[in-house]
Amino acid sequence: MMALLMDTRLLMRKLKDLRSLTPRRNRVKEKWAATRPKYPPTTLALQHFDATYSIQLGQLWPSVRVALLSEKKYGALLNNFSYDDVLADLQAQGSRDFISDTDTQAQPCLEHKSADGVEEESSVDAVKKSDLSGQQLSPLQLSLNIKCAVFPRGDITRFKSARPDMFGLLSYYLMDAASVLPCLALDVQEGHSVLDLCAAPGGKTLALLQTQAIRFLCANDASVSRTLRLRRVLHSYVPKEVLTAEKLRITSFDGTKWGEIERNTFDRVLVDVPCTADRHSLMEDDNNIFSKSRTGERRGLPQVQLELLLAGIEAACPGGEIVYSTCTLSQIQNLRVVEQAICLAGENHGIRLEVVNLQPLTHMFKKTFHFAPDLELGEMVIPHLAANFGPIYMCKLKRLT
Ligand SMILES: C[S@@+](CC[C@H](N)C(=O)[O-])C[C@H]1O[C@@H](n2cnc3c(N)ncnc32)[C@H](O)[C@@H]1O
Repeated sequence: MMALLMDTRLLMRKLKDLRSLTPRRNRVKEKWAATRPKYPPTTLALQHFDATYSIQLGQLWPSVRVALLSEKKYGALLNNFSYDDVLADLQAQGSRDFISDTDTQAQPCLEHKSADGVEEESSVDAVKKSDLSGQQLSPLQLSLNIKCAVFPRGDITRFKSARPDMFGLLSYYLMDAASVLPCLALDVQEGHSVLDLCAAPGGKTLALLQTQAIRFLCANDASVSRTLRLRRVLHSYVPKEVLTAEKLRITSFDGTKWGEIERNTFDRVLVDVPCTADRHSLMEDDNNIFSKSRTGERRGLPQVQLELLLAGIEAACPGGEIVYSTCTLSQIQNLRVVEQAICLAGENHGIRLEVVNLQPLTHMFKKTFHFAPDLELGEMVIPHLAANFGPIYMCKLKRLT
């Protein structure tokens, strides 16, 4: 019995010695496990969305929730600057360009919700009361230079990574296909000057450049590191001749201050704001806006979004058009921001705006995306298991003064 006790003690001491020799990385792992938050940001995001979207979306929420928690679907934005024409290859794999392959019954133009004759009313009331004027914008001809391949509904095949052509340019860029819609809604015309206020990492900038119609493009992003990513993306897809200082300016300014730098200038302005990025927030704990340390930043988002949209409105020229977009379902970050911006642009800057009806666009692409029904302002792609794109919200405004 005594011998057995001695053996056990010896064994315990040996184990203790062994533990002190354990490689450092294992000890770090133990510490990591002990300090792991009880509620990781992805869990907090899901709790928040369950509480808010179950009310906002009602019966739609359970199916949107399942889609958001499932693997997202990509589109391949074709690079017109690449020597390799890969559309035929992608079609042979079963995908199709959703932009040229639209619903043939759809109207090919956008309509304006006119706010004429109601100057003395608050601009939001005016916009809400207004009827469709039937006034027609030009057809989305130049936007048709933008091509984006997607696999059919229910087909979750993944695209392979793009390969460089003989000049080192990549033939397509993988992105959420619904992200192309705000670029189409912007309806860039030949010779336009365009401001992309929150441009990095550059998917939408690249889509806009595919029109090959822009006279001058200014791509801005407040984050220096993300602006570097934007530069890298552009250099991987666009020839040097297009990236000259006369045609393209890349900046890293705080977009909320843009009105102090440049007003009444651009024909088109894209305001693709930072938001709760719902899909990312549910999937990735890293860099998640729902982490406890970023609560203040998250709560401040609607104010930043409002300031960015107001700056974008000021940067547009009278007659110019602005598209506001997000990748969240949140009404507070979408509809409410646009409503307030319309009010404040009128009250503080004397700028009258009208909301452009994007329904014709949603009709064109209803084969590819699920759109939220009956939104008061703007349009929204909602995730669906059979077409797992989005969420993408977009609202288009036209400056009248
Ligand atoms: C949704 S992302 C833009 C995505 C981009 N448009 C694209 O398609 O690749 C929002 C961007 O806004 C930038 N941002 C945040 N605050 C900003 C500000 N005050 N001014 C300008 N950009 C800002 C972020 O760095 C982020 O890159």
